[in-house]
Amino acid sequence: MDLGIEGLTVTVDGRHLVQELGLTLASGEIVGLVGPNGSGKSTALRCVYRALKPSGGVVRVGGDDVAQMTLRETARRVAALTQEAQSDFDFTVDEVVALGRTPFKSGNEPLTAAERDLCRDAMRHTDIAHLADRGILSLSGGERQRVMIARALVQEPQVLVLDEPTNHLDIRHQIAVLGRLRGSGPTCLVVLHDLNLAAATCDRLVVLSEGRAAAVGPPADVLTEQLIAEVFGVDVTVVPHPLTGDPQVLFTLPGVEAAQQSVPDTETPTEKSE
Ligand SMILES: Nc1ncnc2c1ncn2[C@@H]1O[C@H](COP(=O)(O)OP(=O)(O)OP(=O)(O)O)[C@@H](O)[C@H]1O
Repeated sequence: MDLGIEGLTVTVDGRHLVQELGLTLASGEIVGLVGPNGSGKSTALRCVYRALKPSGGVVRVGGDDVAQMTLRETARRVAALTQEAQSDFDFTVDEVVALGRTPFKSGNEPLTAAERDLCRDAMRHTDIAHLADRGILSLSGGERQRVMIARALVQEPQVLVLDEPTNHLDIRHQIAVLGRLRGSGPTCLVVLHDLNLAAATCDRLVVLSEGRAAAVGPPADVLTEQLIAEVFGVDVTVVPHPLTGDPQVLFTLPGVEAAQQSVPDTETPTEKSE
């Protein structure tokens, strides 16, 4: 299902947090939102999953304006992994994942056998099956993040919006979660801070700068040394990934000089000792 963002503007106290953002995601496309802290990424995403009403513009899911839909109708199409979705109640992991089915249930209607299978599959894919009976509040940050991802997956969304899904995840789980996004089917709009992960995952990237799209396009077109210097204010080296060709952003810490090329020592240990 396609996702359309037209002229999205969020203004708070006269300050434009997002300004005239326009973007169309084709069905199944994965688009990454990247940009410096405070550039408006989460604010734009919040308008898509309706935690925030924009000051201007329209968000369309499958051609329908979300502002004209009930929240339940939206939740049947759009699932969100948000920064703020943390529970105050110590539900079990099983219960939290099952909450993903809420938009499809009425009252206390129990899960069907197919829905229980769906939950089990999502828990297996996110490597949390062994945590099923644990209270959510007792989990580590990465474990809890994976529970929230499983909950979004069992919603079987046609559009998935994810705000920093790799937050707290170790490299194995980062790769597993983003790899699953690539093979899973829903249209995805995902905020990522790690530009290399964004390049590996996304069909296109949108670079936000002060609420505006500074660049939009395939990662190899967008992630240039010049653009990263302009938008993020850092000097980096961009090289193609040796296997995939995706752009990889390399950096050095301030004050660290490039390594001197070492002069090969032609003497053998035997020669040295003689
Ligand atoms: N309700 C609000 N009232 C005033 N300012 C806000 C509000 N919500 C967000 N902002 C400001 O809007 C700007 C954009 O915030 P947003 O969270 O969208 O940035 P972001 O690009 O997601 O940043 P980060 O990379 O740090 O997560 C920030 O300067 C933030 O302080």
